[in-house]
Amino acid sequence: MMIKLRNVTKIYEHRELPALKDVSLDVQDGEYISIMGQSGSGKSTLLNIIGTMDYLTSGEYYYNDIAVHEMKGDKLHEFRRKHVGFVFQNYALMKSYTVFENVELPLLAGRYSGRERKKLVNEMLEFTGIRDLADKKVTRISGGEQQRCAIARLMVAGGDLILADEPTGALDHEMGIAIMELLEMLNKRGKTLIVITHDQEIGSRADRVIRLADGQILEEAK
Ligand SMILES: Nc1ncnc2c1ncn2[C@@H]1O[C@H](COP(=O)(O)OP(=O)(O)OP(=O)(O)O)[C@@H](O)[C@H]1O
Repeated sequence: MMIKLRNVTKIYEHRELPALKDVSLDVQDGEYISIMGQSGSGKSTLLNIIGTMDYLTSGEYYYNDIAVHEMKGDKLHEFRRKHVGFVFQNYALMKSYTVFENVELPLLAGRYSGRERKKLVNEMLEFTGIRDLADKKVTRISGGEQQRCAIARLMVAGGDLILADEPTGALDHEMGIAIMELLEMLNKRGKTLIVITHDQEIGSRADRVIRLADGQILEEAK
């Protein structure tokens, strides 16, 4: 089992009601899951805890049997760097950088030569279909292209888990489907994919749909 959450509760400071209440969830290696539910139901909180962007208040979180809920500081940072790739609605790219420079970023910390970096980045730009935009500033390309750039960047970083929070939220329907197809290709290649969406059609593309209501898993479909 890749992800194992047991009785996870999250209570934000100065909040009375928990954002997540006693949530238990198993995710297998290579699964494709969508998380749906009304605004405020706890979707982002759940994703952020899985991605270790946030701490749980109580409960347990195991990742390949490693107790993530016991990790802190550098270890947590290392865990996130090694395993997790995030995709956000607003792309979260470096605005003053080119497409190439954005995708190259995760490699700068490693021991790659300039030539190796160039090869890897170009491969990913090819895969995501934006090779010809390599030298453009990301502010000069469309939303769909920016999301492709963000996906190329997470591929370069090389984690085994992709967490996407409304990745199509700022895109028109057609562009959104194209982005989902790209993420699904990565899932087919073995990466575990968890996607938050408000869009029923997009949500139902996943192998499993998890519905949240008031911080609890209401039902699982498929
Ligand atoms: N940093 C925070 N501090 C305090 N309360 C928070 C924080 N983040 C989220 N919350 C609260 O926790 C609850 C769950 O929020 P969360 O963002 O996880 O919901 P969501 O389902 O992702 O909503 P949306 O669809 O609007 O993004 C909400 O009541 C929200 O106001």
